[in-house]
Amino acid sequence: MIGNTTEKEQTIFDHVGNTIKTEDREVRIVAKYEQPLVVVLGNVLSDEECDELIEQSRERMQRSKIGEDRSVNQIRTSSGVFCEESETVAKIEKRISQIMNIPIEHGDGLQVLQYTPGQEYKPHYDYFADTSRASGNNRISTLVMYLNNVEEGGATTFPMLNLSVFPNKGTAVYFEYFYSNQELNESTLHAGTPVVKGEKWVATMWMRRQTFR
Ligand SMILES: O=C(O)CCC(=O)C(=O)O
Ligand SMILES: [Fe+2]
Repeated sequence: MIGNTTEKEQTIFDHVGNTIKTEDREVRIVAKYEQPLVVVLGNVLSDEECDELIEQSRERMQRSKIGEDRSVNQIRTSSGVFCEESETVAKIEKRISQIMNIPIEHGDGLQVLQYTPGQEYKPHYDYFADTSRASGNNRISTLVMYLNNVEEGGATTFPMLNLSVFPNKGTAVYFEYFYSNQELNESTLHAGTPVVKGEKWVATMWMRRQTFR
């Protein structure tokens, strides 16, 4: 366990056992790292939903911009786009809200990222630094959903936990960083490692402490 505390901190994610019964789908809990909480989930999206998210996003893709100044940055070399509202997106967002146990109004919106060979997302935190304006309503949890099977590379890694999650179509990795122990929040450092062969597509939902939209 990371951190000095022996007592386990409260988590946002409150599901027990091996399944999450959402309104329209039974999501599988495949693996858990307890503190900080990292959960690998199966059966989050259907193949059709994955394909639709990719197709909707492909055309609108542009070189991704990160950070508050929206500048092109070498930390993330993938391309990204926020999904436009649609029946499918609304259905998926409702499911995500039930998995993450946070109202969808706290979400940044569903962002789709595309990585081609050589592209990556270097180690980073999903929350903003205390000094940034965005930290006023900071992020507290993340769900990264894998929209395709990657031929080689592209794992999501947590370097401080020595943990790797491999992309599998329709599965996801969840983690949260709303701990009072800042050391635990910092141990959610993660990366999208370079794609070696094939493409990698993910859809990410970040949740905020308060209503965001
Ligand atoms: O692509 C990945 O595996 C990680 C994506 C990620 O860290 C993010 O979207 O915040
Ligand atoms: Fe991230």
